[in-house]
Amino acid sequence: MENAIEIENLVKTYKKARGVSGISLNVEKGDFYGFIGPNGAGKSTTIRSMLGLIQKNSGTIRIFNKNIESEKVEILRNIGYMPSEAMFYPRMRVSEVIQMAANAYRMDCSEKASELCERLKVDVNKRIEELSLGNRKKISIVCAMQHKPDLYIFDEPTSGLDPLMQKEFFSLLSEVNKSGATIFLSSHVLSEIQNYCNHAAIIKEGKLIAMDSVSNLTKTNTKKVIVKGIHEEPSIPGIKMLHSENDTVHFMYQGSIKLLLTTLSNMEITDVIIEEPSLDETFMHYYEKTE
Ligand SMILES: Nc1ncnc2c1ncn2[C@@H]1O[C@H](COP(=O)(O)OP(=O)(O)OP(=O)(O)O)[C@@H](O)[C@H]1O
Repeated sequence: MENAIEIENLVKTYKKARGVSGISLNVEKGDFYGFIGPNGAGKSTTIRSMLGLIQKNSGTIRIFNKNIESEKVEILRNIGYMPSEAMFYPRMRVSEVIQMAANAYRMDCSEKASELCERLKVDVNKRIEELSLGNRKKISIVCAMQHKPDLYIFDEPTSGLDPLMQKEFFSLLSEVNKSGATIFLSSHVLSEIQNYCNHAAIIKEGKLIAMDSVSNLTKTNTKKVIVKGIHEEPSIPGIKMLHSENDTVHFMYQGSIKLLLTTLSNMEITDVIIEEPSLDETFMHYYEKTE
């Protein structure tokens, strides 16, 4: 399978701050790829480097087998990018902003733009300054999608969108993905990654800490255990205490279930619940693992 994105050993430092240090990842054509990480991890830095919007220190970035430095214009023509902040000239009307974005591609995008505005309920006659954050985000979506590119790069697209619009947005993405487009999406919303992405990379403090299919990433062999009737966790390896209240102890457990049950059966317990961790708890495991 050919790759849409190839990043090799990307390093970007800002004057005083670490940006990213040694990111390498490939995204196959047609994939729906998630990019997750805590605040300041380096998601936007990676994305801006991919688009040539900031100057990297070292490393190579190829999009559809073209080099971002030498073939930037051709690459950008085939990308729909939605930045994390939706900023436009405040006095312009929505229709003018959308037309200006289409002009940059030297394309007549009017048909697709109208369809997107209808589905996202965008009022094209309003001025930017009259719009809420969510409504400005919707204009960013239209600008990123109206020229029907082969690669869509979205940096935290859903913050500020109401649940109905989030659903419509992901329907739009699923449709273009089904017809062959590649999607690269950074997000803090783990359920979005689980529901829509095939693969994902997790970034922390400028470095990738995991990269796999989403189904593998969410399979951690860790159980969440709640035990009643005791005040302290059983003393066996693989336990990470969460909290205890009154006579109930909550902990995460990674190890032999038989050993856990044998140990608990020798304690004065009154009840036990063993469940799959939530999505947040599963990903927290990655964020904490490297500490
Ligand atoms: N223009 C800049 N000047 C100086 N430091 C910067 C700049 N942009 C980003 N950084 C630093 O680079 C690191 C990575 O930031 P980046 O914005 O890429 O993270 P992020 O994962 O997108 O975060 P968030 O989820 O909060 O948007 C942070 O330590 C940040 O402070």
